Amino acid sequence: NPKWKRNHLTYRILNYTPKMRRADVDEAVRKALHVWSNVTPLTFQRVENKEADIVISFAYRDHRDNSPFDGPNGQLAHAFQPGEGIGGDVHMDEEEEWTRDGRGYNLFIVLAHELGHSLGLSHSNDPGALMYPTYSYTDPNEFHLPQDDINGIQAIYG
Ligand SMILES: CC(C)C[C@H](C(=O)NO)C(=O)N[C@@H](CC(N)=O)C(=O)NCc1cccc(N)c1
Ligand SMILES: [Zn+2]
Repeated sequence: NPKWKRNHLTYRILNYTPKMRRADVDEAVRKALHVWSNVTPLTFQRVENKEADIVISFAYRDHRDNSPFDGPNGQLAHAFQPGEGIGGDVHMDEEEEWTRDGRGYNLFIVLAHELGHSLGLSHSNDPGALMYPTYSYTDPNEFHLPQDDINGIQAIYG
């Protein structure tokens, strides 16, 4: 698995979904990054209007990366493994019902999963893992990173 060669990484929120308040999107991103910085030596700094290692955006159908989105449900988002350019970037399907609660798809949970990919994790076959291929809701206030995911990320970043 490729990994970031630096522990201090930057991130940028390129655009916002109209389905949520900006502050709630910012908070979901911050919380999702904390899930991973809590168990690794990684730190994340937000930058605006300039290059960043991890660029988070909401995209619609064909968005020029050869992986067009498919409308509501199905593919919810995708992320690129660590690397230059598009490496580490996270694309969220704008046609999903993004929420801060249990309705539709919880933005925090999906972001946390995608950021696992951005840091170098693949899918897990542990049904309780955050990196399991399919979504399941957990109240963000009660979310704790499952051991399988901790083992996975610490195998890469120690
Ligand atoms: C082949 C991949 C591009 C599928 C894509 C994915 O895994 N993105 O990371 C995806 O959106 N998978 C859906 C499942 C599906 N219908 O294909 C998903 O729920 N992934 C996000 C997710 C979110 C939170 C937790 C978990 N376990 C999974
Ligand atoms: Zn995934």
